[in-house]
Amino acid sequence: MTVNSRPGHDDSAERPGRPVVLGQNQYGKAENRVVKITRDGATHHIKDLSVSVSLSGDMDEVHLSGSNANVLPTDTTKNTVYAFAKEHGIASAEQFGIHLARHFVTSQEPIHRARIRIEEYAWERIEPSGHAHPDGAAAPEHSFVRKGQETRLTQITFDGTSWEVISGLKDLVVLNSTDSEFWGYVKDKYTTLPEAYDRILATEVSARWRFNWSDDEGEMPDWDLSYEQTRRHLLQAFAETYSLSLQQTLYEMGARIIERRDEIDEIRFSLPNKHHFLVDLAPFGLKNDNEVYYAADRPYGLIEATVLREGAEARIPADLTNL
Ligand SMILES: O=c1[nH]c(=O)c2[nH]c(=O)[nH]c2[nH]1
Repeated sequence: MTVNSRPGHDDSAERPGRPVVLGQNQYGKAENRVVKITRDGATHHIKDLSVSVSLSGDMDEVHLSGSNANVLPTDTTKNTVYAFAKEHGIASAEQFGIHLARHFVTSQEPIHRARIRIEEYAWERIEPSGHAHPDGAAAPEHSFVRKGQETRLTQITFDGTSWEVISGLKDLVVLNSTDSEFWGYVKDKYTTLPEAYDRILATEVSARWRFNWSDDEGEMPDWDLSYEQTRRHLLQAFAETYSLSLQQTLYEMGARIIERRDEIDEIRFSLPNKHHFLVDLAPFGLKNDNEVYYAADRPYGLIEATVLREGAEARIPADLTNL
């Protein structure tokens, strides 16, 4: 009688000595997205990892009879990743992986081998504009842009008379580790979201901006300089806006570009809200003082809007994927 068998479903007696053997096997939790913020006064440090745990050892029985007696749940391996981020910190991906692998193999007798794979996403600080702190105070260092180039985009349309140039970018990932709140919103009987007074704000910017140059008699913008400056204003507005919602941050990014770049009349953003949820470490006797986050990939809030120069016509399509 196997452990999981039910009356009437045990046909093992009819198949003694099955000509079948279990081959290599391993199990664990893949792609645990852990973000650790270390706060050194106003200067924050970020570690952003995707950690995959794979364990193997005496695991024949769970496959052959369904006995879980040797199985440390994959859910526990996930919790261990988050708890270790708090307890031991993340000095480097290698150090963190070594800690985890040693823990699983030395704490669980049936586990003989642990393979920890880690991808690390690198972040750079957003350079302050210098205008944000006229009193000379140091700019707070809690704003980051993910390393790795965004994709620059452009679309040119000419009907024989006039030109339309819409440029933009996608896949520009930014994060503020503080200066973001979200509260005071509508609550109905389905609302469970707790109000947030200090949260991470992160998004992957997709933006398109329309140039007001439409006539080749007129002086052409310096396209490369315009791109560089527009990107810079976008990043600095993200970094320097104390945000009460991603919608407000979006508007400030657009407004800064319309105000500072005369060649642009319209800009549209599509901003996925890349949610970072504080991990509940209380079950492990640990306090999570806004340090360890679970970076969720989906579902995500999606905030989209156009910001225009007063009097300009809105011509960028609502759905940027059509562009
Ligand atoms: O900045 C935000 N805007 C929202 O509209 C929203 N909705 C939500 O659940 N979280 C957030 N965050």
